[in-house]
Amino acid sequence: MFKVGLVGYGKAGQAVAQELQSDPRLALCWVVRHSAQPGATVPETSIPIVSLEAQDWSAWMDAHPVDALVDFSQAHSLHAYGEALRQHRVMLVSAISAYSPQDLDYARTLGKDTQVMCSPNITVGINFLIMAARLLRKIAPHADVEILEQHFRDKPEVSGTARKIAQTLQVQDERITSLRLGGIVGQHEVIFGFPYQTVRLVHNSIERRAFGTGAAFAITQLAPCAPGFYTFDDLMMRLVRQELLADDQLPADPVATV
Ligand SMILES: NC(=O)C1=CN([C@@H]2O[C@H](COP(=O)(O)OP(=O)(O)OC[C@H]3O[C@@H](n4cnc5c(N)ncnc54)[C@H](OP(=O)(O)O)[C@@H]3O)[C@@H](O)[C@H]2O)C=CC1
Ligand SMILES: O=C(O)C1=N[C@H](C(=O)O)C[C@H](O)C1
Repeated sequence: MFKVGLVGYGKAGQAVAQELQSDPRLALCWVVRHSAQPGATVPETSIPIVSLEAQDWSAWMDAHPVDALVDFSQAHSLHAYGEALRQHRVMLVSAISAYSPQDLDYARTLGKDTQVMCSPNITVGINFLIMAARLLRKIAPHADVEILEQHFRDKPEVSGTARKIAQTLQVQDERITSLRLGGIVGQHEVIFGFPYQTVRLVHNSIERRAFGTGAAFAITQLAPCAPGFYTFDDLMMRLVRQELLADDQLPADPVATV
């Protein structure tokens, strides 16, 4: 069983905490947020919710050891806990969707000492969509491509997932359209336009608990990896390769073996 610490207890963090608690492979041990009341716990549990200054992280991890840290807070938190994570060789699963290039460079240095995974979208579904879109782009490089992302009214920035899709498909960020409406959790659509047909790949995060199942997937996939910096695609590709290898071992003509 993996012991997990969670950073961030906002819209996403609260749903992720529920999912981590209900996964039998994981034990959620504590939560860190920006402002915590003394003695606060996750509802109906004794899991503490605390607030830590950068200098407190190492002592906290000594006293409350975990195998993995899951981050759903803000980009700057990485710099508060980074060195403690490195010293304690704790795996990092970070879902922060708006890291700067400098933040990502720092996350890569942490990968020298432990397993680090950063992904602007932590759901298995969207990462499957990105793999499929990449394949179609390769097969049909001249198709028009548009990316549509829809999120809740208050999401401030353009979706990191949409920017990653644009980068992966080598299209300009101008091809991204963002809609901000009510309480939409997160929907991404990649549209390929051909002369006589249209292909639409759509992923919809219906509940924020999807981010929790994605975080649990990432922890279990990251655990057997060597120290290094990984993306969610890297973890997915490991699985896809295993699946393809398994297919290769099937008889070429199953009928002949019956
Ligand atoms: N990769 C993915 O699939 C997803 C990524 N995200 C990303 O996760 C992040 C959080 O999203 P969301 O939950 O909507 O945001 P919220 O604003 O609702 O929550 C942010 C949380 O971070 C906490 N926080 C802020 N600063 C610190 C700090 N220095 N140390 C510890 N905790 C801190 C806040 O604490 P307090 O409550 O005390 O203010 C709050 O609990 C965003 O970057 C978002 O884009 C979200 C969903 C999916
Ligand atoms: O802020 C969010 O909530 C989300 N952010 C993501 C992003 O910016 O790509 C991913 C997800 O859809 C939710």
